[in-house]
Formats: sequence, C-alpha cells, structure tokens
Amino acid sequence: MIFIFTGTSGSGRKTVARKVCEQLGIKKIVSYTTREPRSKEVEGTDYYFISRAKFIADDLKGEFFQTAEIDHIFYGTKKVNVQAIVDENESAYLIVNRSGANRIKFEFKEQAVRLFIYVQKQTVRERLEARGESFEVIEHYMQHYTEEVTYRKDCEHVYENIDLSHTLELVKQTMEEHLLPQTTE
Ligand SMILES: Nc1ncnc2c1ncn2[C@@H]1O[C@H](COP(=O)(O)OP(=O)(O)OP(=O)(O)O)[C@@H](O)[C@H]1O
Ligand SMILES: Nc1nc2c(ncn2[C@@H]2O[C@H](COP(=O)(O)O)[C@@H](O)[C@H]2O)c(=O)[nH]1
Repeated sequence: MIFIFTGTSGSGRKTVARKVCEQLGIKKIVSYTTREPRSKEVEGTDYYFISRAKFIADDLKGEFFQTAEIDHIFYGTKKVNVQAIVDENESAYLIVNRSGANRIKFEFKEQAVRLFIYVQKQTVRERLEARGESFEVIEHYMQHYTEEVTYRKDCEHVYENIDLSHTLELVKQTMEEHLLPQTTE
C-alpha cells in the first residue's frame, strides 16, 4: 500500500505521518525540493535538498515520478525511489499536495489511499503564531488554505487534527485496516 498524506498546510500532516508510520514500520518516500532546509530539517529524512539547476536537469532526464511547483519552489519524488518500494512489495508513505496525491492515486489505484489531515483556518493561524512564525509566513499559509481544504471531498479518509493522540489513534487504525491481507469472496 502507498499511504498518501495530504491536507491543509500547517495542520500536522508531517507530525501525524511520521509518528504513525514509525509505529507501523512504514518507510517514507522522501521528496526532493529546491527550497532551503528549515531549522531541524534533516537531509534525506525530511527532504533531499537540491539546487534548482539540478532539479531541472534531473526532470529533463525523466527521473521524476511527479513534480509540483509551489510558490516558485520545486518539489518531486523520483521514479527510482517509488520503484524501489514497488520492487520490494513494501508499503510506504509520502506527504504531498493535491496534484501529487492525484498523480500517485492515478498510478496506483486501489493500492494507494489518501489520508487528508486538516484543521480549521483559525487553528492553523493559532498554531503558526504559537510556533513564532512571521506575519509573512502566516499570510502565505492563509492564502493556500481554501484551495487546499476543498480537496478533502476526493480523499478516502479525512481527519480533523484537533487532539493529536486521538488523530494518531484513528489514522493508525485506518492504516492497519488497509494493511490487512485482502480476502477474495
Ligand atoms: N493536534 C495538534 N495540536 C496542536 N499542535 C499540533 C497538532 N498536530 C501538530 N501540531 C503542531 O503543528 C505544527 C505543524 O505540524 P506539521 O509540521 O506536522 O504540519 P504540516 O501540515 O506538515 O505543516 P507544514 O505545511 O508547515 O509543513 C507543528 O508545530 C506541530 O507540532
Ligand atoms: N506534489 C508534491 N508536493 C509535495 C512534494 N513534497 C512536498 N510537497 C508539498 O509541498 C507543500 C509545501 O511543503 P513544505 O515542506 O515546503 O512546507 C506541502 O503541501 C507538501 O505536502 C512532492 O514531492 N510532490
């Protein structure tokens, strides 16, 4: 199974994905990005941080499975990383926006499931303020909110991440159900 974490930015997607997948022993398909690492982000764990020139060159070579440009920053997952999971017949997860989620779902059909994590707009603002983000960063998140939140109607599972431990429990339960061997009747 491929577990696609998507949703509204700042809602806790990365936290939920990392914690549940650690518990279930599910590997992450790490994306490439051209943005600068944020404090505490680790190369190869959070992203592979590469230059714009390298991203464009690799894209021209057809190395990416899917890419997105968000606010002039490139993001993408490489075919080689996706293929490794398929070859090993393993489960994996990734964290992507709507276009990435659609692309992966289109390719993997029933073998991919979209978990949409969101919170109310005001809650995003409060959490970003609590973590000390600048006015510019907060406004940037707010601008994307409406477009992002409408995608929940297309996703297989939707969670409002209010209480983190409750969300973790629900997401884990859903993922475990998808990991059960399929019975044919
Ligand atoms: N249920 C929750 N209650 C309060 N804070 C939370 C909850 N879940 C996550 N957080 C906090 O909210 C912030 C955003 O979480 P995270 O980075 O996981 O979200 P994200 O959707 O991946 O965001 P981004 O788009 O900024 O990368 C973090 O500081 C995280 O610790
Ligand atoms: N379509 C894709 N979207 C991706 C990928 N990697 C990350 N993302 C999404 O980008 C935004 C911004 O992420 P941030 O870490 O800079 O805050 C967010 O919605 C991610 O989910 C990818 O490979 N493809």
